[in-house]
Amino acid sequence: MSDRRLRELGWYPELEPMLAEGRKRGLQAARVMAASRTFSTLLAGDGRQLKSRIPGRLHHLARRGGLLPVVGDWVLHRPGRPGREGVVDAVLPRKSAIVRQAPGRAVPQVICANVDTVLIVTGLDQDYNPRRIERYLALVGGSGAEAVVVLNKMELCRDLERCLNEVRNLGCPAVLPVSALRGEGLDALAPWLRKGMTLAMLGSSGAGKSTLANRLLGEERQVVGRLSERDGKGQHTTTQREMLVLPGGALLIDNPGMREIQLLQETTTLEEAFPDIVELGRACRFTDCRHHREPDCQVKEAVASGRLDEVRYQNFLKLQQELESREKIR
Ligand SMILES: Nc1nc2c(ncn2[C@@H]2O[C@H](COP(=O)(O)OP(=O)(O)OP(=O)(O)O)[C@@H](O)[C@H]2O)c(=O)[nH]1
Ligand SMILES: [Zn+2]
Repeated sequence: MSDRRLRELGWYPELEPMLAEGRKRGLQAARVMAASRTFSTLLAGDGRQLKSRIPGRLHHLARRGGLLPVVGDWVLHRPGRPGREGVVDAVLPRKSAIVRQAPGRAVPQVICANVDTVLIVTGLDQDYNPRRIERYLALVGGSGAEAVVVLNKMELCRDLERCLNEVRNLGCPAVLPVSALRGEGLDALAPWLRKGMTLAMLGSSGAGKSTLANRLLGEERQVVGRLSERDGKGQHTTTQREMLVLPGGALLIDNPGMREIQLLQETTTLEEAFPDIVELGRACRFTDCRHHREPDCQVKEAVASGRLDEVRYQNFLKLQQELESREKIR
């Protein structure tokens, strides 16, 4: 029988038989708060944080399809003697996994596990982009987690009804308008913030994820992305906690891997972001004109004559450059 405290950390009954077997061998269950290749920071049922080593055996098994711990995983571990680190014995089956399918890599990389809900955070300012929301929904759709679209900065939106309908029509029933800044609309998140439920956030830079996280944490001016915890003695602990326990008992995962997913989900084509410039470019002398230093470029011509905004043109060049450097990484 698992105790209530494990359930409050997101434990689910399907794991019960494995824990029963493990206990016979002196193993305990704990949840992964932060993970590297060699160590995991674990949260135990009694609320203690423990450091646990990943043994070579797990790396060996991983090469044949076994699991290595990621944030949000449940593991069985053998606790160390007082003051000593323990050892992770097994990673328990996942009920959901957020994966990053890196271009050019055959095997998708798991970013975090056992997430119940992914909050897709979008600002209702220039960040608002239904096509990007659609891509996020597709990503979450295959993960086993539920998607909730949070339309942030609602006070900036002139036609909220239209945006709500537009997003609902993408096939997502849960669409919540909020203002993280003003603290409005956040009560509607309550069903997904119950004790023991695990959340993660996706959304482009500036959408308001940190502002929302701080609201949910109920603490002011805390930079969630790089939160460094202090232990009881007022010392900085060495590992970064990537899973935070919210005041109501829900767990919020915030880790660098999610940022990488975001980048991959951002605008991926120039056509999508700058259709006007692509259109102008059809009249350039060279069909492969990059609208930068080429002669007889209609895009530069349009900037010179004031038909195309200079700032917009500069942004185009920036994105073009970024996409090209991304190509090189692949
Ligand atoms: N008007 C308005 N501004 C908001 C709201 N929520 C956040 N902002 C502002 O939007 C800006 C970006 O907010 P962040 O919370 O840092 O956004 P983020 O998604 O965490 O961005 P990254 O850390 O770059 O990923 C800040 O200036 C916030 O004050 C809102 O509800 N309304
Ligand atoms: Zn051109």
